Amino acid sequence: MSQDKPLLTVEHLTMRFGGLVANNDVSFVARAGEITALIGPNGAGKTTLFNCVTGFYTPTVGRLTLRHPDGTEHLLERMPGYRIAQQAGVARTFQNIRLFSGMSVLENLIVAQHNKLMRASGFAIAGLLGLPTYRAAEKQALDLAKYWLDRVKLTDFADWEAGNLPYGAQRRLEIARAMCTEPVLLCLDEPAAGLNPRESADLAEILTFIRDACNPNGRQTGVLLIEHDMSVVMRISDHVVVLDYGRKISDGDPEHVKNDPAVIRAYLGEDEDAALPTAAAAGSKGA
Ligand SMILES: Nc1ncnc2c1ncn2[C@@H]1O[C@H](COP(=O)(O)OP(=O)(O)OP(=O)(O)O)[C@@H](O)[C@H]1O
Repeated sequence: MSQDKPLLTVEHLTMRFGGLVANNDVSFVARAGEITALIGPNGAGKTTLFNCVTGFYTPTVGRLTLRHPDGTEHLLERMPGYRIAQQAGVARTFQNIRLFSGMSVLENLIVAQHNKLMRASGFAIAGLLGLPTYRAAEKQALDLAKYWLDRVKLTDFADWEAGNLPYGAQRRLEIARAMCTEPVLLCLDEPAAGLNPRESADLAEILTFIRDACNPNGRQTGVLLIEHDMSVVMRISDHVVVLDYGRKISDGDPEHVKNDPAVIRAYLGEDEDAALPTAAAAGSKGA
């Protein structure tokens, strides 16, 4: 169930790289308890926008406000990336998988909770002394890791080296790892890339679970999703924002966006009779 005030408000975001305008005056909102998809042909500016939200880039112009359920507001464009992750509660995954491939699956989920454990250990002292506060935090971290292992169907692989998992399982582990940071906003950059239809269906199920049921701590998570696979986008998104050449060209529910002539033109050129999903899945004009 979404709340009245948006979780993320993007206002007049512009990101320039020299003369190239990757995002051009983009505004939209994303809500908690909803999946907001960001789509558009290759080079439309989707990843650049993610990089602004997660602090990898500082926008040239614009405001990015993340509002927590308790009303606290974080102005992301003014925060460094590590504070966006730790304090604002934004987690992300990348187009190319970035797991700790030499660690076990379970260890990947424990390491994701490093900050929480360090705080509980009084930055090592309580941990070294084995104090109850630290032991309790350690158990909580393990419980959370097991919870998400179960949700992404990787419990039987807990001891495997992450790098040895099949590709689809690595994608699911990345999402579990991000969820172990208990984010309010989860940003996923092409999570269905390279997945077969069965794995895409599993992914869709995980993402709708994250949207609907949220964390064991009771906090709802909003999902911001970049995805070229239109079968996934149209099936699970509550809200779709379309970019083309850095500008927002459409914004609404999947049905609205699918039938928007501006979107059809952006993906297909002038042939508005062709169906969006097939061509959009290729991710680019003329692809
Ligand atoms: N660091 C950078 N320096 C210069 N140009 C960049 C930089 N990052 C992105 N761009 C350019 O900005 C534009 C938007 O790129 P971006 O990666 O955001 O698009 P995208 O919609 O995510 O594309 P794709 O679907 O292919 O991942 C492109 O023209 C790209 O070349």
